[in-house]
Amino acid sequence: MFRVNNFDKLLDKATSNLRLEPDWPTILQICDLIRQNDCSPKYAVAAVKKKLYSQNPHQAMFALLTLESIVKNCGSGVHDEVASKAFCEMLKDLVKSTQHENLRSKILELIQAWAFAFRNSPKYRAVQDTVTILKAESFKFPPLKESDAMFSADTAPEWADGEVCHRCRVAFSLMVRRHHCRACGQVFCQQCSSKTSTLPKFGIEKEVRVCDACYDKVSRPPSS
Ligand SMILES: O=P(O)(O)O[C@@H]1[C@H](O)[C@H](OP(=O)(O)O)[C@@H](O)[C@H](O)[C@H]1O
Ligand SMILES: [Zn+2]
Ligand SMILES: [Zn+2]
Repeated sequence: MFRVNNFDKLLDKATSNLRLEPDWPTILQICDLIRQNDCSPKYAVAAVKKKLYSQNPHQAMFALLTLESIVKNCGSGVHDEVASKAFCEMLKDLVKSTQHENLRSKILELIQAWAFAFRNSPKYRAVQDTVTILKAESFKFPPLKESDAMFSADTAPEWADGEVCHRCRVAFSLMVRRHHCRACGQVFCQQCSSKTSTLPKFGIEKEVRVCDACYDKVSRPPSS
């Protein structure tokens, strides 16, 4: 649980109401924790959501900026959370209930950017539906900056399910434990995923478990 507390500490720091300016280094550290699977997207989004309700408008705004960054940098695990019906409903209610015009316009900006970014993903249509509803209720959206809807594509793949090792096909059991390769997301036995590597392309700076095939790929000298 230490790692999760580490996340909580960073989030408290990034949303401290003692600050007047955003703490971008801490916000980026929060993104790294999620990208490295040190904190689950579900836990992270739920924790940021709580800060959106702070009575202190600075704290709520810093939470929105943190939310914006993790959506941009942490990939589909976070998108699944923020594009859920419940989360969109929560944002719609906040747009209607907040007393602070800057919070309202920041939320409208985010929902609009996400709707554009997810425009080809039917499973995220709750975001577009929310834009449609708020427009029908005469909320004014800021001009869309397409750059706001550019999300980093280079995040580690989601972990696959599987009852057998993706490489040697051995069946998992109490004795044959299941593991995941952080580079390809596939499921492996210990023998086929006994090596570790950093994965800088995914923003993973620490050694994480990778399968033999991915190990060969990432440790091959760049010349070949
Ligand atoms: O050991 P378990 O209780 O079975 O849990 C497994 C470990 O958490 C593995 O982590 P690892 O890949 O870092 O080993 C993970 O990849 C598996 O999906 C989990 O089932
Ligand atoms: Zn295997
Ligand atoms: Zn792999």
